[in-house]
Amino acid sequence: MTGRRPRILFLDAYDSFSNNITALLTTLLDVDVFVLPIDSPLLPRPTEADFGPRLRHELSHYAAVVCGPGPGAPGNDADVGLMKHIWQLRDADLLPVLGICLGFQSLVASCGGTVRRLRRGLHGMVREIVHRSRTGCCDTDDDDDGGGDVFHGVGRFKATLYHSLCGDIGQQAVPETEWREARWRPSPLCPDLVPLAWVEEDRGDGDGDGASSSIVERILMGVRHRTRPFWGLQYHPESVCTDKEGNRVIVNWFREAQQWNQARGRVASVDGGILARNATKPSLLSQLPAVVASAPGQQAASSDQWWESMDVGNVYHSMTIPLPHGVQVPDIVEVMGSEDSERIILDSANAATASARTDVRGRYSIIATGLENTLRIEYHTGDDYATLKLGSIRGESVGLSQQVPLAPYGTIWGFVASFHEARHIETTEAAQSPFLGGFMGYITYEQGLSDIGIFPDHDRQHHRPDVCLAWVTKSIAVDHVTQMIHIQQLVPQGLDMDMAMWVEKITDKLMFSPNFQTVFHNDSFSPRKGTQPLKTRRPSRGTSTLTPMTKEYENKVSICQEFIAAGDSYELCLTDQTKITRPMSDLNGAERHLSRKRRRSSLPAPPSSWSLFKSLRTRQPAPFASYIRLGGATLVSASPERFLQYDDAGRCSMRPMKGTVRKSEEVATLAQAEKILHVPKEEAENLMIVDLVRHDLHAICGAGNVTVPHLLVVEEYQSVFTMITVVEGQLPTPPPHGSKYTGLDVLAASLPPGSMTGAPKKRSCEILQQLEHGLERSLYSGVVGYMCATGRGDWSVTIRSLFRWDDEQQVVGSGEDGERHEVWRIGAGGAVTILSTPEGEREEMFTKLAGPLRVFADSG
Ligand SMILES: C=C(O[C@@H]1C=C(C(=O)O)C=C[C@H]1O)C(=O)O
Ligand SMILES: NC(=O)CC[C@H](N)C(=O)O
Repeated sequence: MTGRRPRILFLDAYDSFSNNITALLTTLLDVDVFVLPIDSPLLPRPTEADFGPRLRHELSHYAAVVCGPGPGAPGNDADVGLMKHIWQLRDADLLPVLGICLGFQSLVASCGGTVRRLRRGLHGMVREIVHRSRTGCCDTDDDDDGGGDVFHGVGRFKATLYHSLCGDIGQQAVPETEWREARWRPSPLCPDLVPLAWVEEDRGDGDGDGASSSIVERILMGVRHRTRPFWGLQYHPESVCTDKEGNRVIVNWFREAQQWNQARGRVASVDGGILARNATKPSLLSQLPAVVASAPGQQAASSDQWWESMDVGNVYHSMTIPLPHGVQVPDIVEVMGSEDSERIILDSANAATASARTDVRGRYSIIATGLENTLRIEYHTGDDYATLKLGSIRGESVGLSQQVPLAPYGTIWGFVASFHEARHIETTEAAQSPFLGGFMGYITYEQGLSDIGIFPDHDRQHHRPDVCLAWVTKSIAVDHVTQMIHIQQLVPQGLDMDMAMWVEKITDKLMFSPNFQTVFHNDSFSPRKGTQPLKTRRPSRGTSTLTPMTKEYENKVSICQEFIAAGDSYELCLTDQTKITRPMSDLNGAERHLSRKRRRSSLPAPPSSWSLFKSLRTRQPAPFASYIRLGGATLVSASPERFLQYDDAGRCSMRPMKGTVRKSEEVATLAQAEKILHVPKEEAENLMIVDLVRHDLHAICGAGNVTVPHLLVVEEYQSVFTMITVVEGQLPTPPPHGSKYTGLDVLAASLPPGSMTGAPKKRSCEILQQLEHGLERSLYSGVVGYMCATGRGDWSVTIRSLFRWDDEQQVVGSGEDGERHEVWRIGAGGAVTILSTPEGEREEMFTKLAGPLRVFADSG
């Protein structure tokens, strides 16, 4: 086996930090890491006769095994799966193993220790790891066994903890006077485990049992087995906040592991296939069969699908005009066409008010209208087909719709990636906009759930799109920094310029519109009415609002904390919905006629969704505001949170946001907010999501390609201060003949947004689904954004927003007087940790709800 890098098998217990560990092992140890889920269906079930031989055969290929962290407890077989069988290997089949967190606890449990709840869980908490080589105490007589001290020569370091449970080997019963010596000796309860490291947590606040005197909880942080090549660490060596000095423990461990193998003449087998997969995911494009993945244009020739050749081989055409002072994004939209049309406006609504301190406060706004005429992909989660739709071709209404089977593409994401790749264009020097044309649209939370293997347990009772992406070829990009408007179109190469007439037409339309005229010809232009602060009025008549029940929400916070204390989650982003019903506002055709008749006798039409948007963007100018009418949905959003941005060089950036404080007289300045937010509770909340996002990015970008350039920075928004972190990744460059990765790979691998789920993602989402009674979050907690044909993309998390589905209506009143009402929903919530208080979380949820809710009270 000379020349080949050693292999390590990582047993994945569905943690949201697993990929950070595999990346750490890969970069530190010069090894290849392979991943096998603890419940891999590729192995027989443990009760089946060939389970043992097949597991041993798999293990024979590796130099060592790492049993990873995860939700749940070692006592629950389903939570640890294969790990349990590793500790039970016969001597002849042994190989070196490192258990981390849950894996560590599983080792302790297998050696006779108990695993109990901590007095209070420590999640995202950074603590000094007290280990033997720092105390100079090496007086034990246990150096004669098969293990070694992995802390040897390691200096002081702090590490991040993510655990609710702890390994108990009887440490709490040791009298204080004996502790200094005894802490490094195996305990009578667990004679095979040599303790190597501790955290001594001062519980002097009496938490956990109401005691008032100072109590120090002794938390076991590292062990080695006396006779078997097993080691374990309770802390998380891979966390961004674990000091680099801690890396030496991992290096020591692998050196010990290899020495153990050498001493026993154990050589990892090179023959036979292995069941585990690579630590990084293959690219979406690499998984497509050749016929699907063929070069743009080729597939069109061999197929009669009408959409396959559409918008393929386009070139970019644009005109640029100055953005007149005082003209706002809605003004531009209003010049472009009727309110009825389907449209997406990604609005850097805070551009005018952005503070200099932050780096992404909306530079660009992107506008696309008339989307009923463009090519579109719609997908309802769980279907085995996507629907391709087209309203019209060159102004001729065609109303095409076709179901495309997804089997050749694997998943909807494979299809979206291949569709995009066929329409890829190179960035041009002339293009000064981040988006030249390409996908714009939304993805629901439920699509994200299905991407991580969580499916609804009931009939969804609708067939709305969960992925709705318009292929936009005509758009406007506003650059708020250069104060320029780019009117842009993707047109078929070599075609007569008639096709590009849209650009000229819209440019003229804008230049000669009254708004622009005033501005172009009158220097003393001042912002018009719409930009003045709005006075709050009572909601228009006929509007009813159902907000979450205070007590019920507080109870749910407590239930979340119970799940956390039991080890099932480290943080849960609990949310609830407010439902607003009011007479129909945005109507078309027959609906409008009917409703007008009815309204003549009753109420004036309430403000349209467009008015709601204008009101919200004025009240809460946010960098990722949006207005969307597409695929039966209407979304009005003032999101402050970027989910994922990527450029055409494969640089990806995510900005998880966690830790929010409302502006008030007491908290009015950034300095005051920093004081409140730079506390362990808030920092831990953010850190957990940062490590989770690193894991999501590592899945695609791979070891060594993920960094955290800004950690825990407090930013100022209109009504709140929030802490953000920037996590960056670089997409791998493909091998000479391999398929490339694109931003879509990262998008598909990272939904639903970790800041809306908590960690570990999968178990947390399952718990939340239960607590939120299976109510769909829908657009809320999903994402909205674009992916340009050049490969750049920008997606925000859908929060601080209201949405409505055309098919969700309620009849109010009965008989002749019955009136159809539209239903708006506002989701709001926050991250619950073990340090949360029910009242605090309830207050946070209502704070986030207040902004979007207020627009219903604004004038129309
Ligand atoms: C859940 C919401 O927001 C999320 C939770 C945050 C928090 O807990 O501090 C901050 C931003 C969002 O990621 C919401 O706005 O409804
Ligand atoms: N990170 C982990 O592996 C946590 C292990 C276990 N679920 C606990 O909470 O203690």
